Amino acid sequence: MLSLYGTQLPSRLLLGTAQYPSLAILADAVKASAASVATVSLRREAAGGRAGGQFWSLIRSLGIMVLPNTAGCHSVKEAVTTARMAREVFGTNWIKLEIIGNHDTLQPDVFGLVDAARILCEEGFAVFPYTTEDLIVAQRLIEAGCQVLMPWCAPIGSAKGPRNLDALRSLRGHFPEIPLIVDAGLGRPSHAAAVMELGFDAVLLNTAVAKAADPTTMAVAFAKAVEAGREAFLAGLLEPRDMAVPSTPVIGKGVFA
Ligand SMILES: CC(=O)[C@@H](O)[C@H](O)COP(=O)(O)O
Repeated sequence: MLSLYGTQLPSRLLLGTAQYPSLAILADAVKASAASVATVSLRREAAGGRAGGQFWSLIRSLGIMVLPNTAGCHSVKEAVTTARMAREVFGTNWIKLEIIGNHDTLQPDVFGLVDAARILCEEGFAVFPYTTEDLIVAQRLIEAGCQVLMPWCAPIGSAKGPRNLDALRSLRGHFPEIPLIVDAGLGRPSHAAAVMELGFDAVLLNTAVAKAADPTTMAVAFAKAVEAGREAFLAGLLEPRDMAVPSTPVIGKGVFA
């Protein structure tokens, strides 16, 4: 079971809820994949009118954990304000903290991220920080009170997959007790399996499912890949070796003469 801030979750797949062709397809994808958590944007809900209300009613009907996010925020003040509003609107102290530092790469502003995390943790929020693979930033986020880290593996929506597996492996090695969730940049189920094989605890993705030709089937494929990667990690992967090693015994060479 995945444990996040004391909540036990059966699935290690977390899904974003943006960009789907329709609310019905979003619902199908979440149900079929049995994802444990769905991230939601306050801006979407606060869009007001029927659309916002329909979206929120649908999410509630799915009966999964809701993780509001501060998507689109570019400053500490904006993110903290959004988080406080999200707690009121969605009735949860969980918050996915995103502070975008660069328009082109959508890279997190890790300096503002640490400051905002400290403020929100002090206010009792369970903070899920969208960060990079930087070790020092990870340490500062933990010192600020974060009990989960969510490093990107590539830019949001790029579908490039893990660009720096060594850095992710290093995060895993330095913080063995902290739940690590890869968030952003996953493009295919094999990417999810690869990071789960490193020992990551879960993945969060949106674009690769929402923009697939068949989002529901893609969501199921990701769920299977996440499970396969986790099982492989637990089974103890054979590490690559430089030299050939015979897979069948060669003792007592066959006599063919
Ligand atoms: C940080 C952020 O917003 C991500 O959670 C994003 O929603 C998912 O990234 P992908 O769309 O690349 O999966």
